[in-house]
Amino acid sequence: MARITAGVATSHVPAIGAAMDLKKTAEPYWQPLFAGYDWSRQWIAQEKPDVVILVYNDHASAFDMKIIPTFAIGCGERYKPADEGWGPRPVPDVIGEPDLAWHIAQSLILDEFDMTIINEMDVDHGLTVPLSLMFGQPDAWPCRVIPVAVNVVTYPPPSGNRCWRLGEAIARAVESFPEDLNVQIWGTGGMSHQLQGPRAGLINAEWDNRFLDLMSQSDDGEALRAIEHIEYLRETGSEGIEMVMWLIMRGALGDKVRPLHRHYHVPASNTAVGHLVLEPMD
Ligand SMILES: O=C(O)c1ccc(O)c(O)c1
Repeated sequence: MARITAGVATSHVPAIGAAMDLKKTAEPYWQPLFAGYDWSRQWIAQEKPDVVILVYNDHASAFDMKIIPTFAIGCGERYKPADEGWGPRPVPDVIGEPDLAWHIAQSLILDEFDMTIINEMDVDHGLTVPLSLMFGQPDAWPCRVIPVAVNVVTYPPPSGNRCWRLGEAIARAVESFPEDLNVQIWGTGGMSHQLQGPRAGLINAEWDNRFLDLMSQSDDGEALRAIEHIEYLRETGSEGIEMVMWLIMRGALGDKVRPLHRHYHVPASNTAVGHLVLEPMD
């Protein structure tokens, strides 16, 4: 039986990928940010997940104003790094897991989550930067990846409660897959940041840390699920809404979690970086 063994949350700032690709990680600006991932890299080298369900948002690379899926799942064999304007990142292709992905798609749709099924797409920094943070710079990514793309770019994004419930449904889908697979689920994006307008550069460390506290708590997530879009926008900036994607990961872990690692660092480009590693306890 496949099982979800851990959840990871991490920001996915594009400049982090550039810092790694351009070998700047030891520079004083970047060193403290990357130091917070040392523990996680050692941990994941021991955990060796077979598959990561990677919840992220596309930034007008695979989708644009012509097509805006609220929730999409990648069922393809392979995904190439997207060209976001400076050429594709020099990272390995991402290898998919079609059998499990199609099983999850079927289970979710029958469970009344209307997923868009993607067989071909390129993946941008939203997906590749978390892989780089967790695995460094290998010749090939050491696990297969099922991309789950969420619209948090164009209003209206899904509610936090809907995201939590999608996470629960993903957990049910994984548990009903007969193959013995070690599956992790990652929620990416955030934390507080705003990239444009008069409030560009906004960071709210107090709010972010309360969110990290709530994410690490064992309960039914009521406080997290009740956070409305307007609160994310007001307190964490226009791009802080990406944090609803963390709730998909947290919902998939069940009520009881053991926090294994936590990191918070400001700034990375315009963004407050948050990172959690959680283990389900049920
Ligand atoms: O801080 C930044 O520069 C930045 C830019 C683009 C993003 O998608 C993001 O999450 C952060």
